[in-house]
Amino acid sequence: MSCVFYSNLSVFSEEAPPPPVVYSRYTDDTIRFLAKKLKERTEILKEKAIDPYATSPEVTPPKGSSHKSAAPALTSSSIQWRKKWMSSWGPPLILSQVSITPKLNEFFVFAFKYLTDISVILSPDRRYISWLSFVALAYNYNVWFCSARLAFPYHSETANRYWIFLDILSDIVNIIDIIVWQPRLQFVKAGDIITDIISILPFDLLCLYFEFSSFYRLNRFIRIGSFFEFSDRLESVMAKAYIWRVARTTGYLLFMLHLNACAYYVASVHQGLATTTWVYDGNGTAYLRCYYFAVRSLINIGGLPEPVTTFEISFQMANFFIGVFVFSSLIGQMRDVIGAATAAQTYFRASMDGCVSYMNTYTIPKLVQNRVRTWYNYTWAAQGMLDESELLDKMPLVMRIAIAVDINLATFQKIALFQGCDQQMLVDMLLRLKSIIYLPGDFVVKKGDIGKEMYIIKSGAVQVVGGPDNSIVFVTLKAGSVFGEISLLQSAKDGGNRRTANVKAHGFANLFVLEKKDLFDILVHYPESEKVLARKAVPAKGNEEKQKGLALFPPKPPTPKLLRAFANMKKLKVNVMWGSVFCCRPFKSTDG
Ligand SMILES: Nc1nc2c(ncn2[C@@H]2O[C@@H]3COP(=O)(O)O[C@H]3[C@H]2O)c(=O)[nH]1
Repeated sequence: MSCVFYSNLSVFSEEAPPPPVVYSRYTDDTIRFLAKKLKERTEILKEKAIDPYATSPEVTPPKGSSHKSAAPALTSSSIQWRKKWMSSWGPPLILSQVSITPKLNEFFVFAFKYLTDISVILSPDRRYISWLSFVALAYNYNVWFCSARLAFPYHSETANRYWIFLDILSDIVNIIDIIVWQPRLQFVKAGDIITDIISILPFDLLCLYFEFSSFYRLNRFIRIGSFFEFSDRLESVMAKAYIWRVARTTGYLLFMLHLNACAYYVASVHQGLATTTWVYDGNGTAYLRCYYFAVRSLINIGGLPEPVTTFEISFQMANFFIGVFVFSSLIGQMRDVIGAATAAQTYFRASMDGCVSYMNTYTIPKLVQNRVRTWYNYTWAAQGMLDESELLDKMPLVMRIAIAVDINLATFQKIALFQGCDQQMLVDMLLRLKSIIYLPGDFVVKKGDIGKEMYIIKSGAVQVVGGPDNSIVFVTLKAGSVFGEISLLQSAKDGGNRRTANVKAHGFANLFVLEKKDLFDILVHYPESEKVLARKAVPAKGNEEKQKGLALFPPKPPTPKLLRAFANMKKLKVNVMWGSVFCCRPFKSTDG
């Protein structure tokens, strides 16, 4: 069939356009579509001829001198290639076999592309999870109802019609899943689909020769993997995954009870209904009564009728053992799930309690104690954890980058000094930042201290203060501003590495801290960005020697006259009020 395609379509290249008279619009459109795809494919082949590995990752490049061909690697490019192949050849090959209207054609092309899109199952895609919910439903239908139908007398002339309908429905879901989704899943997991195929073999057809029974459907239970697949994927997309975990564990508990109810009914029938006080007496709704027995028996509630025969005693003993082991482990699992959901809060409480008891042991003044408590409470309320870095540390670098970029890159890009710098340098910086919270009035840096880190304000504000009792506010810096860089970049020789002013938190201030060592480590790798930063810095004339360490920072705009007058009045030798915190130069102030 495909040969016919090649030979027929070769005439419709760009050099030989189709005749101007169109006899059938649909045929014309279809042929044009195929010609376009052929052209695209030729392009791919051409590319492949030039660079076989770049264009067709299905062929793994040889490692070293070895020329062995390896198994297809699942790289993003291989997925791309596969998708391309599918979209180029899949629909035409299928559509060539059948005659359909253009609308249907479009639908099939869309459906084919959608159904063969591997990316749907690679990512935590909600469409796939929605589909899996049907598969999980079908699976649950089979395990719950097949077992119930096997134990209880639920088959009758009238009921069987409904059972057959539901059975077929669940089978259709499974078949679609196995034909459409599983191959892609197996491709990704490099597995096989034998077990899945066994699970849908229609042993039910034996009912045509034997009695109608759900026994022939027991192979459907094999599809338990699809239920777990659904469960895992759902868990991965839920914001509060523990809700699903609790529901799932509860489901396991209920299912164990269900199985026990079925077993109890079978045991009762085996003994003879109402023959002893222990067996089910045949009154009321059989399932409900047996389930009630199972609950009391497995959860060891007690008050059960005493088993009489050896069979009953053995059965009841097995029930108690199962109850002890299975239920204790399931209940333990439930406790773990709830414990995990509140682990962060427990950790926070334990940490705060430990700190408070430590402060009490050393009779720390109440004022300090209160500040520590406030810090704990605010940090918990602001970020839901005490140390963000603890969480991120466990992640692979690529994930940390993704998170850091998402949260902070936009803020960084707005900082005047970094504009025009290598984006990668900013990302490197983001990765080394540590988040810290200061309480209102806390001193972030003290004048005269050695500067070992610089700060970027994430949220809140800080004030550069001086004068008697630090009562003069020189400038208030808000989110996105940077401070503490002067002493960081000055040389230690002439004491330039000392803080030039006091900076205190104005309200709660959430800051990023970048250590001196980290900053210089980063700049070593980005000479171009260093140059960009250096270009921004125009050292004040005749002050070059002094400026050595601060080559990165541009000069400060002149202090407004009014302020200068104010400073002189106060006999303060300060350079105040920068236009922006980075538009500054170092100075030795004597304020305060
Ligand atoms: N000395 C001084 N520092 C300021 C001023 N405005 C902001 N700052 C910041 O306050 C910081 C105090 O510590 P650093 O000397 O390391 O760096 C200083 C600057 O980043 C100002 O007007 N004068």
